[in-house]
Amino acid sequence: MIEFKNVEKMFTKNKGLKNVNITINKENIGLVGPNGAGKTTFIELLLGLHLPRKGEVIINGVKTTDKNFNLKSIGYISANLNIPKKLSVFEYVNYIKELENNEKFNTNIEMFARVLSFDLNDASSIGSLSSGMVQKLKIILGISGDKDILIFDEPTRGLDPIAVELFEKVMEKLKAKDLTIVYCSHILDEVEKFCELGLIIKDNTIVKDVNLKEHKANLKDSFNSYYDLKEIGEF
Ligand SMILES: Nc1ncnc2c1ncn2[C@@H]1O[C@H](COP(=O)(O)OP(=O)(O)OP(=O)(O)O)[C@@H](O)[C@H]1O
Repeated sequence: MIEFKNVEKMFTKNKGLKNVNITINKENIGLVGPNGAGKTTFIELLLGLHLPRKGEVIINGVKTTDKNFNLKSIGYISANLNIPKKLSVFEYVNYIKELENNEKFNTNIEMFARVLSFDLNDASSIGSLSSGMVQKLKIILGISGDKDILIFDEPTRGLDPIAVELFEKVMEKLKAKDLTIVYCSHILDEVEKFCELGLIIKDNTIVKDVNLKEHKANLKDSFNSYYDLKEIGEF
């Protein structure tokens, strides 16, 4: 369970996140919003990578400021290359396997690697992989094992169309499980497909939640209504 209680983390007067109150429990929540709105900040707060200046973030009953807070129950597919570029795929995969120390994780990564045509024994350095291959690696490692919270930050960025289709099939299966999923993407179709609730973040806070169970088209309409559209002039 993810709880944000009156959370504020502003980097400057106008940048960051504030006034966030939400509880997410065994639901699939989509995070959408314009560039710079505060979506990644939301994710980094729930991972404890940022600590709130005000309020508290509580994950499965433990505050992110607590010394007992750990990320074991959370699978995270980040939007950025936050993995060591110099390690080979093989070295990195084995490093993560040791950290996870979990048989289910080991069998899951083999299976997802087969599905996504990814070689876990590749001796190439991670820095030499294409961005799509890095993305596949992050997905395989992020969703495997016994996580009860999964965080996706623009997971399909750089994936080829077949990999996107396969990823969508995996998401459908994850959706059927008893998990808490936070899915952040600029691709509203994905959010509509995978999530029950869409949160629109704008100007550093959640401005609207949109029920996606029945009225899927709501998300695009709501998103547009919060966007300050400008005419393209002559050029
Ligand atoms: N460590 C930081 N120091 C200073 N400002 C930051 C920091 N991290 C984020 N910001 C600022 O906070 C605001 C929110 O950033 P965030 O990355 O959460 O946006 P986002 O909604 O994920 O955007 P995008 O869709 O472009 O990825 C931005 O204006 C960003 O420049």
